[in-house]
Amino acid sequence: MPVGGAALDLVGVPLPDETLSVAKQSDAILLGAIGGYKWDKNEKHLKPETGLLQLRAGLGVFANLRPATVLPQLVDSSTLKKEVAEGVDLMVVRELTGGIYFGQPRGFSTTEKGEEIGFNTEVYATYEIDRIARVAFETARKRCGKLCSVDKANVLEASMLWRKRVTLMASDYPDVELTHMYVDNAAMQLIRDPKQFDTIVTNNIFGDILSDEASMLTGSIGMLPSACLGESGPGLFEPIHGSAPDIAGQDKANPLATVLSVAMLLRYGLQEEYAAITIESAVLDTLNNGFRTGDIFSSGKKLVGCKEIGEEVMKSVIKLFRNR
Ligand SMILES: NC(=O)C1=CN([C@@H]2O[C@H](COP(=O)(O)OP(=O)(O)OC[C@H]3O[C@@H](n4cnc5c(N)ncnc54)[C@H](O)[C@@H]3O)[C@@H](O)[C@H]2O)C=CC1
Ligand SMILES: CC(C)CC(=O)C(=O)O
Ligand SMILES: [Mg+2]
Repeated sequence: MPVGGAALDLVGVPLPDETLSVAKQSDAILLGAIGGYKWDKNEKHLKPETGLLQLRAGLGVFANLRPATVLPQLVDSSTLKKEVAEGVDLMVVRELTGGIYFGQPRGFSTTEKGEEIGFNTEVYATYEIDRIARVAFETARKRCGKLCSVDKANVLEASMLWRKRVTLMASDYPDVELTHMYVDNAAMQLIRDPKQFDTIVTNNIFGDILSDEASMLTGSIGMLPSACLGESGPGLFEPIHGSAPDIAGQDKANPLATVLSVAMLLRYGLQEEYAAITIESAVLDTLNNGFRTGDIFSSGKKLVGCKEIGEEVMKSVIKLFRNR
């Protein structure tokens, strides 16, 4: 179903009603990244990005799970020193349908002096914080039991409420060790000592930024999948990267973030754990066999394009299914 630029070109809106309605009736949704130069100057309501935000809101997928795992095969692809990147395995739990990307009021205006202003509002209600905090505590409980809540509670009222509600919920999870960190420090700590983190919970904008940052620990943003989940209804599964317009049409893009999003779709959306593991194993197989797109290339490996690495993953999937 078309969304973003494709939908704008076809029917003039970034999220056609039919796309949302088919998505709602589906068991799970796989989303290709949206956006591109062609639509960058469109008015806000006619931007591809608006279509994506409408889709997330329309599906009520408030919890965005963004795992960042440094695979042993890719330690040398990280821009960080081996001893810093090796063994990193963290999960960013990002609030996805609230905060400054959705808050009212927002818009453009002019001051009394005739100067243009643009404004947005960071706003969170307790129910929005509570539901994402619960997902984060449950996630941390199933992982290493460590949860770091990232906010800017030294400055922002919305963050002060965030910290208060997350702290309150900690009493329901005595087995989870809760810490708090300001986002500026978190951005620094992610590069200084990323292994101190297990599960991070944070708001929409901080999660957007920190997960792109975390992706570079793993070698490339082209490796990171995500799951967007709601209380009920289908989940939306997407790579964390955008449409990479700077390399579009050149067969250079790394498809593994999307392939791994399919694995998350199978695991969280369709409860098909075996199929999810098979896809993840096929990705590891492909990397073990030395295939690399340019973004994760290191010396001694085989440089291939998007299409070829995809075919290698497919071959491994077929082999793994045959041998089961
Ligand atoms: N969820 C989504 O659909 C998202 C869409 N966007 C949209 O994407 C467009 C481009 O935004 P950017 O800020 O440039 O972010 P981007 O994530 O598309 O690209 C950032 C950089 O990472 C590289 N990159 C991204 N994915 C890659 C992959 N799979 N393999 C290899 N390299 C990859 C790109 O070539 C670029 O240099 C914009 O229109 C933006 O609004 C941005 C982020 C998320
Ligand atoms: C394109 C934006 C709507 C969002 C974004 O950058 C993201 O979700 O990673
Ligand atoms: Mg982003």
